[in-house]
Amino acid sequence: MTNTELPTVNGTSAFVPGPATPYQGDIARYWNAEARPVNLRLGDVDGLYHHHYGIGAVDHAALGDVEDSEYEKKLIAELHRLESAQAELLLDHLGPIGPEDTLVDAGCGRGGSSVMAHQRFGCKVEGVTLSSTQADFGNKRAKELGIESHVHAQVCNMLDTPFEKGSIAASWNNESSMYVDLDDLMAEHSRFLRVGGRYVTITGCWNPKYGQPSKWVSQINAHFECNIHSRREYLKAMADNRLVPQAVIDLTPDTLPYWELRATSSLVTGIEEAFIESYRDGSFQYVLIAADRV
Ligand SMILES: C[S@@+](CC[C@H](N)C(=O)[O-])C[C@H]1O[C@@H](n2cnc3c(N)ncnc32)[C@H](O)[C@@H]1O
Ligand SMILES: CC(C)=CCC/C(C)=C/COP(=O)(O)OP(=O)(O)O
Ligand SMILES: [Mg+2]
Repeated sequence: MTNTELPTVNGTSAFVPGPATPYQGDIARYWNAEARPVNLRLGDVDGLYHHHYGIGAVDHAALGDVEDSEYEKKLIAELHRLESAQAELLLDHLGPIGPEDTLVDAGCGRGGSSVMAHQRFGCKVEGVTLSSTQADFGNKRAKELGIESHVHAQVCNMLDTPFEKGSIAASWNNESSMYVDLDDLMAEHSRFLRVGGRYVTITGCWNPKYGQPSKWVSQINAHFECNIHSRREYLKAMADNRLVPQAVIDLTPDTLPYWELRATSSLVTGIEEAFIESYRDGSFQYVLIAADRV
C-alpha cells in the first residue's frame, strides 16, 4: 500500500493510507459519495445497512394490497428482509465460531453483515473498506449499538491487510470481490486465515457456459465500475491458494424474486433490468462458495 507522509505531529510521523492504485481511488470516491435511497431507506427499517441483494421467496401476505397506503413501506421492509436473509445464509456457512474468534468482513460496506455476525456468534469482526464514509458509518452504528469493542471498520485495501498470518477464524466477501484481482484476494484471505478456517463469498459471476460476459454483465460492470469475474476464475483462484470449496450453491433462482419485486418499487435505480435479464438468459449467476483453508 502507498502511504502519504504528513508533517510530524508531536515528534511522531503521521501516516495516512492512500489508495494502492488509481482505480482504488475511484472506488473509494464512488462509495464515499453513495447515498442511494434503496440502501438507506432499507437500512432504516432496523438499523442494519446492507450493500448487497436479497434471496428467498417474497411474502405476499406480508405485503398485502398494492392499493393500501402502507404498501410502499411494507415493500421496503420486505426487500430489506430478503437482503438480511442473504447475509444469514452467508453466516450459516462460516462453520463453528465462538466469542473468542475474530472474523474479517472484506469489503464491509456500511457494516450490516459485520453486526449480524457479532450478534450471532458474540465474536469480534474487523471490517475493511476503501471508503472512509462507510468505515465512519459502520463505527458510528457499532457505537450506537454498544458493540464497538467487538465490531470495528477501517479504511484498508483488502489485498493488503494488517491481520496477522493465521490469526482469523473465518472471513468473507459479500458482493465485494468484483473489485479486485481474485488471485491476489484469495492469497490474502489464505494468509490471514488459520488452517481449518473458513472463507465464504457471495457474488455475481458470469457463467462460462454462456461463453463470454454478456451485454447485461457489461452493463452491470459499467454501472458499478466493477469487473465481474467468471465462476471458473473463483474456483481456480481458490484452488491456487489452499482454499478448498466445501459448498458451491447457485442462488440465481433464489435472488430473482428479490429483483422482480424491487423492479416494481419506487426505489428502482435503473440496473434492475440487467440483473433480471442476465439471470434469466443464464449469462450471469448469483453464487455462494464456502471454502476451507487447508
Ligand atoms: C457492494 S459493496 C458490499 C458491502 C458489504 N459487503 C455488504 O454486503 O453490505 C462493495 C464494498 O467493497 C469495498 N471494496 C472494493 N474494493 C476494495 C478493496 N480493494 N479493499 C477493501 N474494500 C474494497 C467497497 O469499499 C465497498 O464497501
Ligand atoms: C452482484 C453484483 C455484481 C454486485 C456488484 C456489487 C454491488 C454494487 C452490490 C450492491 O451494492 P448496493 O446495495 O449499493 O447496490 P444498489 O444501490 O443497486 O442496491
Ligand atoms: Mg442495495
